[in-house]
Parts: sequence; C-alpha cells; structure tokens
Amino acid sequence: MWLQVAVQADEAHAETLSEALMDAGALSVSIDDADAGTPDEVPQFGEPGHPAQPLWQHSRVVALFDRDVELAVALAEAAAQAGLDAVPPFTVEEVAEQDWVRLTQSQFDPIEIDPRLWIVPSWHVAPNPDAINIEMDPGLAFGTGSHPTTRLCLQWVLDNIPAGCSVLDYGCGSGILAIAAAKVGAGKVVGIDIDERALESTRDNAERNGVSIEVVHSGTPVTARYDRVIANILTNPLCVLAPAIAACVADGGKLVLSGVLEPQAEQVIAAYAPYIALKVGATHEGWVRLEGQR
Ligand SMILES: C[S@@+](CC[C@H](N)C(=O)[O-])C[C@H]1O[C@@H](n2cnc3c(N)ncnc32)[C@H](O)[C@@H]1O
Repeated sequence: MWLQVAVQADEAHAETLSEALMDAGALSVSIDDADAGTPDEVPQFGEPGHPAQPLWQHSRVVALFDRDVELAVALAEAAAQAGLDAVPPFTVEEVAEQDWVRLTQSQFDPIEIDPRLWIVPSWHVAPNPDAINIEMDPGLAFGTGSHPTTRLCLQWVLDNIPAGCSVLDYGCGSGILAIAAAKVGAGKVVGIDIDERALESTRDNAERNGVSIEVVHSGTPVTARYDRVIANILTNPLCVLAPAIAACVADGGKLVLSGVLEPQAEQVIAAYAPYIALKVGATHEGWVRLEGQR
C-alpha cells in the first residue's frame, strides 16, 4: 500500500510544487487537471500528440509516498520550498501497488526526442526499431525524457558526441543522458550524482540498455578531464558547482548545461565566465540550454 496525495495548485506553482514534493520524499509526481475526471483521462502535456503546456487553470499535483511517510512534515516542507504560505488543500488515498503501476504505465507512451532517438518504456514496442531506442521506465530518479531540460540535452547529445570521446554526465539521475551518449558512440562514459538512488538507477538502466557507464558519487573528487561534460541540474547548484564542473572539461572540450529557466541564463553564464564562455544554444518551454567550449 502507498499513499497517493493530490494537492491543489495554480498553474504558476504546479511545477515548483511538483519538484518540491520529490525533494520532500515523494516516489513519483505527476501534474493533472483538477477539474477533470480520473488521472488516466487527462492529456499528457509535452509528449507526442499532446499540447506542449497544460491548458487547464486549476492543476492538481499528484504525489505517491511510502505509507510510512510523515505526511504533514513532507507537505509543509514542499509548500515552503515552493514559496507557498501554507499547504494547499489536498486529499489522501491509499493505493495498492498494482493499481499504481497500472496507472503509471498508462501515463507513459514512447517519447520521440528526434526521429533518430526515442525513449521507450519497457512495456511498449519501439515505434521505430531503426532509431536509437533508450528503454527507460519511470522510477525513483529524475529523467524519463518528458522534461524539457532532458529533451534539450538529448538533442545536443545527438549531434555533439564524436565516436570514442569521453563524456561526463554531472547529475545523472536515471542516467538517460549518459546512456544516450554511450549509444551515440561515446567511449568512456561516467555519471555522477549526489543521490545514491540515482546512481543505482543509472547502473540498472545502463545494464538494461546494454551500455557501460561508470557511476560515481559526487562526494568523490573528480580528477579526470572529459571531452564532453553535460550537467542538467538547476541554476543554484550549477552556479555553486561552476569551478568544479568547469574543471572537468578537457582542453578543447565542450560543456552543456540545462535546468536553467530563461530569466536565470545570465546568472549562470556569469558564474561560468571565469572558466568557459557559455551562450544560449536552444530554448524549450521556458528552459534554456547553455553551451560552450574550453
Ligand atoms: C534534473 S535531474 C537531471 C537528471 C538527468 N541528467 C536528466 O537530464 O534527465 C538533476 C540531477 O542532479 C542531481 N544533483 C543535484 N545536485 C547535485 C550535486 N550537487 N552534485 C551531483 N548531482 C546533483 C540530482 O540528484 C538529480 O539526479
């Protein structure tokens, strides 16, 4: 049994609240229309055949927690992190494991990142067997390909990984970017994360995709230099980590960053300016991809 918590949110706060709920210990989070029926009747925004942004005014952030969670504490933490004065109205429901798995599966279809690259859940047949297909199920770590920042980084990976080059995925989450790099033809690929669950997820996903990825906890100092460094984290950690991340890029190597909202781009560019000149390479749904070369 798990606890499914549906929290009301306006459009402006739905995404930050969803991230805050993950940080507060949710195992999985989705956003749907509070005015619609059951979650499986709700459109999946940002995925093929669906609108790029939710069209509804009243969102509902649906989070799954382990039943032993201290829910009041988790919700209070999440509300504070999302900049809300109080915990918004919410409902709690107990759900059986099988029901949640069925519901989650029904919400994830294959995602086309590019005609050359698809993210395919294990319970689906690859729509294009000739493309690079990454098998990836929603799990505990961020990175199923549906988020704009992951998409921006995957599109960059497709055209910027020469055969045999070394790649560092800083903040690897599910390992999706590292796996894509390996499938595109990288040689040595390393994934770093601060979260043990992410490292485990990267290990598992690499194995199921038949690629070799070395995983390293971010507490371990990085001494090697990489031809390509990708970091899809968030503005604040990216700025704090600027000297460390920039130092991982080999001479002539390329750095790409995402997890940065358009108004934050200049802040991140300034943080990296002493090391590498970055510029906005692409934007998608309000998020930017920053690119530079040492
Ligand atoms: C937005 S997710 C990106 C996951 C995946 N790379 C993707 O693009 O979908 C950010 C990841 O960075 C990790 N992270 C956050 N702060 C970090 C830090 N200081 N050092 C290393 N990893 C960090 C998080 O645990 C999370 O897995």
